[in-house]
Amino acid sequence: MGKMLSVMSISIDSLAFKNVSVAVGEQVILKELTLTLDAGKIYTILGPSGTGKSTLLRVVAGLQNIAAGEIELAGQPYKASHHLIGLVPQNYGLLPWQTAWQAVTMAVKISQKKKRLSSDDLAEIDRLFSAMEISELKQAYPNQMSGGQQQRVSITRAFAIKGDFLLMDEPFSSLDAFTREKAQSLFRETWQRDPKTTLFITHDIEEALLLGQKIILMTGQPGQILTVVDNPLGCEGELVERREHPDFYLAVQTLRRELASR
Ligand SMILES: Nc1ncnc2c1ncn2[C@@H]1O[C@H](COP(=O)(O)OP(=O)(O)OP(=O)(O)O)[C@@H](O)[C@H]1O
Repeated sequence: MGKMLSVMSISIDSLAFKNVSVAVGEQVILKELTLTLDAGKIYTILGPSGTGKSTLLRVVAGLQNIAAGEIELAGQPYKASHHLIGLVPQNYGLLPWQTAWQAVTMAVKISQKKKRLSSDDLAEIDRLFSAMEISELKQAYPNQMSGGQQQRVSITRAFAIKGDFLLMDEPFSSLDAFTREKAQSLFRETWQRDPKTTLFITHDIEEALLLGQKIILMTGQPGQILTVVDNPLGCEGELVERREHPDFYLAVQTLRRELASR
């Protein structure tokens, strides 16, 4: 089905993986992956541990070379270094010597090639800190923060740089249920303001259905795309409405069965 979708997809800005394989030393991690990511859509990725989900994100981020195949953006060879990319890695990717505020403002300065940020830039960063409820942590260093707090700083940074791609590796995994729901809403609002092609890895089937317009199921070692599912809930509506959608639990069960059968 992954292949079929890629043929049907006609978006000119789509990012197309054609028979892409990734290896580390002798070990093949992703095998002949064919997948088309349409511009501006949110793709959630589900799959068992070790199927290469993080590796796929690292490839798009330009942190991992491919061993075979091609990646094209709008029909041209894709070069990650030509793009601004918002990345929330599993380990949060914060530097021990930067405060939360420095981490985010520095990333925005680099991404905008500016020495000084405008008052509008600073106000927008401030808004994100406030929305993620980390305003009181502006001067805190990573070793002074909990895992969930570091994760929120990492998410804030990824949102703040307004990159061409947003790559999120289990971004809400360390958050308590309440904070997680807020972060999910903020993610959706941020995307609605400025829809970016997003790859979002989660182990939570409900989260995949709440947030993704399409859901990529990965399987196997080496990893392959099992299928790309159009979200049966569509992509409209507030998160609360989506959770209460009559088909929500049916869709969760269907995906759970699909993953369990592998
Ligand atoms: N740099 C590396 N060196 C050696 N092996 C690696 C490297 N990066 C990834 N792997 C291996 O590749 C496989 C896929 O790893 P990856 O982290 O992409 O999987 P994942 O689906 O994201 O897993 P998880 O859900 O546990 O985060 C694993 O078997 C891992 O051990």
